[in-house]
Amino acid sequence: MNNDIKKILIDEDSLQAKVKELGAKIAEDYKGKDLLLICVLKGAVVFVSDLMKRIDLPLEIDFMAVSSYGCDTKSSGVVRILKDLDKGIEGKHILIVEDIIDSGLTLSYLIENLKARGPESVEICTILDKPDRRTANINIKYTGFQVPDEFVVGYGLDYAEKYRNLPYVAVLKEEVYSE
Ligand SMILES: O=P(O)(O)OC[C@H]1O[C@H](OP(=O)(O)OP(=O)(O)O)[C@H](O)[C@@H]1O
Ligand SMILES: Nc1nc2[nH]cnc2c(=O)[nH]1
Repeated sequence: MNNDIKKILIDEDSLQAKVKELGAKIAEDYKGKDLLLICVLKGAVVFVSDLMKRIDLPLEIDFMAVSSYGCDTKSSGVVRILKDLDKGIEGKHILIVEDIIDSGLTLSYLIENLKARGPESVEICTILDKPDRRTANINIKYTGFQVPDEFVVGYGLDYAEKYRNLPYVAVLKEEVYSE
């Protein structure tokens, strides 16, 4: 185990089993539909690359990168698009893939933005859900695990851009934050 880790919340086997289960459910629900996975960079990269292999359907994938205006985002929900989709999404069934939903502000902005582009449907799939801190009302179609109100890293999630490559979801030791 990485030396900076205090405890593992979700181990690798549990993550992989859940991804397999979610992939099978998505394949069932979207059979015969034109499915486009939209991965929100950077955190969702690890999840989406595992998930897409478990969805036994023809599908496409695209990426968006978003960021806040200054330090206000967490309260205002104002989001800036740093990288937009490569193509239009008219008529497509969109599944937004996220690593974690916390306040829900990032997603509530993204959903409205994407709906305005004329897709057939827009739904959400997240591997982690932190419901205690939700301020925006979000309807999540597929959830992997609920996590407590603690800062988590691993399986794509970072602290200061590190720990994204850990194969499990974990909490860091307190001293790591003061280094
Ligand atoms: O529900 P919210 O409170 O809006 O928070 C969730 C967002 O925060 C994280 O992204 P982050 O801004 O850390 O970027 P990253 O994915 O590049 O690490 C996560 O990937 C979500 O996109
Ligand atoms: N790395 C990380 N990013 C987040 N963004 C929102 N909540 C979290 C969290 O618990 N960990």
